Amino acid sequence: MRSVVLPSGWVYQVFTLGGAHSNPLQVISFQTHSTLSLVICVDCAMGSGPSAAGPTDACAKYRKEAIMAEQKERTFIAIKPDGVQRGIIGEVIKRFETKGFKLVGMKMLHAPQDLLEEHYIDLKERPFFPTLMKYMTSGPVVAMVWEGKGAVKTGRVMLGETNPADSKPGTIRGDFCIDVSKNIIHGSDSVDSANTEIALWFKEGDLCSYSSCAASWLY
Ligand SMILES: Nc1ncnc2c1ncn2[C@@H]1O[C@H](COP(=O)(O)OP(=O)(O)OP(=O)(O)O)[C@@H](O)[C@H]1O
Ligand SMILES: Nc1ncnc2c1ncn2[C@@H]1O[C@H](COP(=O)(O)OP(=O)(O)O)[C@@H](O)[C@H]1O
Repeated sequence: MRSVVLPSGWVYQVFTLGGAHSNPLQVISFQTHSTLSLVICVDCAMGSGPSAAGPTDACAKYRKEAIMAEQKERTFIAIKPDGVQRGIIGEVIKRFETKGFKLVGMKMLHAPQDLLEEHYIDLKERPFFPTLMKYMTSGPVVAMVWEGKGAVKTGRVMLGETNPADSKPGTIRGDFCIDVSKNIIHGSDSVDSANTEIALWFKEGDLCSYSSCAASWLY
């Protein structure tokens, strides 16, 4: 049996996949924080059984499913009231679309106070919280869900820093706003918060699953 030493902060888990797989497949997943980094089939990793002839069919199938799941990562993006009033909706959509992300949900709404309080629950004790609530209820917002590989992390890079003054030109906040209290757009900061925010703002039936003909040109 081969052994590996994991760098600090990494964990591994061994589990068996059944269900859709014709053969139950034991895999080891290596992770750092919540990021799935590598999944390998036990047969292939341990050099036993079918691995002598290369990856098992089940392993190859699992890898394909893992790659497809990676391409389905979703992030929650909201154009705030100032972004709507300043006519930046189209520019934001254009940037996410031309990057290659897929729009799977969108709606315009006057966000209710209780929804915003839940959304910004982590900031409840911050001194600017009342200003933030006043700002976010000052007009309609456009709530969107974008899908694609690395959508959360890349989405944050595309947005820039919380404070537009720290945001580089080329980012949305770097190009279109000046002040932290009017920073035009929100984007989820982790996969976990994206999932929470999407569930808060959208019902499952509001989101569209579809294949994009561009997928094979992107991945
Ligand atoms: N000092 C401040 N004064 C006024 N508004 C602020 C201030 N700091 C933050 N905000 C507002 O609160 C929001 C949430 O702040 P946070 O620190 O969570 O930034 P963020 O994660 O970049 O923002 P968001 O969650 O809206 O994407 C900011 O986007 C901004 O609109
Ligand atoms: N110091 C601040 N003063 C005013 N508003 C702030 C400040 N910090 C954050 N905010 C507002 O709160 C929002 C949420 O903050 P946060 O979640 O920390 O950042 P981000 O929006 O980049 O995810 C920010 O986008 C911004 O609108």
